[in-house]
Amino acid sequence: MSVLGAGGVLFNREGEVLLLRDRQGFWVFPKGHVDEGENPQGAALREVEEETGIRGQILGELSSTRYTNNTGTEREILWYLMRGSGKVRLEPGMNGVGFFPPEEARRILAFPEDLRLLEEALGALQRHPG
Ligand SMILES: Nc1ncnc2c1ncn2[C@@H]1O[C@H](COP(=O)(O)OP(=O)(O)OP(=O)(O)OP(=O)(O)OP(=O)(O)OP(=O)(O)OC[C@H]2O[C@@H](n3cnc4c(N)ncnc43)[C@H](O)[C@@H]2O)[C@@H](O)[C@H]1O
Ligand SMILES: [Mg+2]
Repeated sequence: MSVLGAGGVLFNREGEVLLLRDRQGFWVFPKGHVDEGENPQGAALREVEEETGIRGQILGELSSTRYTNNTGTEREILWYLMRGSGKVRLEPGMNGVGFFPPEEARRILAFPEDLRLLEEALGALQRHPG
């Protein structure tokens, strides 16, 4: 049994992607647990805003990722392609947040699943001009 989460790969108008540096110092996409009675899209938008201050808009669905986290819990995360803008806000406990050009995101993202997800999201973004 894996613990479900939802999150966003969010781009601004400049084509930069929103990343979060978590408690362990890993650069990841913002995400969190899906609460009981909450739909995954709503959870993804809520978590992105809580963790980064950015209010997103969902453009489409991406592939999910699966991994075992640092405490041994199996996770399945549902991801959404998002657009959004504004000033980022660092959530207490997190180590960084910001918009990054794709080239830099490729260098700093910590996990292979997330690198694959970035490439998928960049491809999908091309189908959403403007
Ligand atoms: N692709 C990958 N492959 C391999 N490993 C990966 C990976 N991605 C990540 N990892 C590894 O997996 C790790 C991430 O695991 P997690 O992906 O399962 O994500 P978590 O943060 O657990 O949850 P969330 O899905 O984001 O949900 P939500 O945002 O709703 O968070 P919530 O639980 O509601 O509340 P909270 O307050 O934020 O609590 C979240 C956790 O933090 C503690 N915690 C809370 N306050 C703390 C504090 N002051 N000081 C210290 N610790 C504190 C708490 O005890 C609790 O365990 C990475 O670091 C990598 O090592
Ligand atoms: Mg989280």
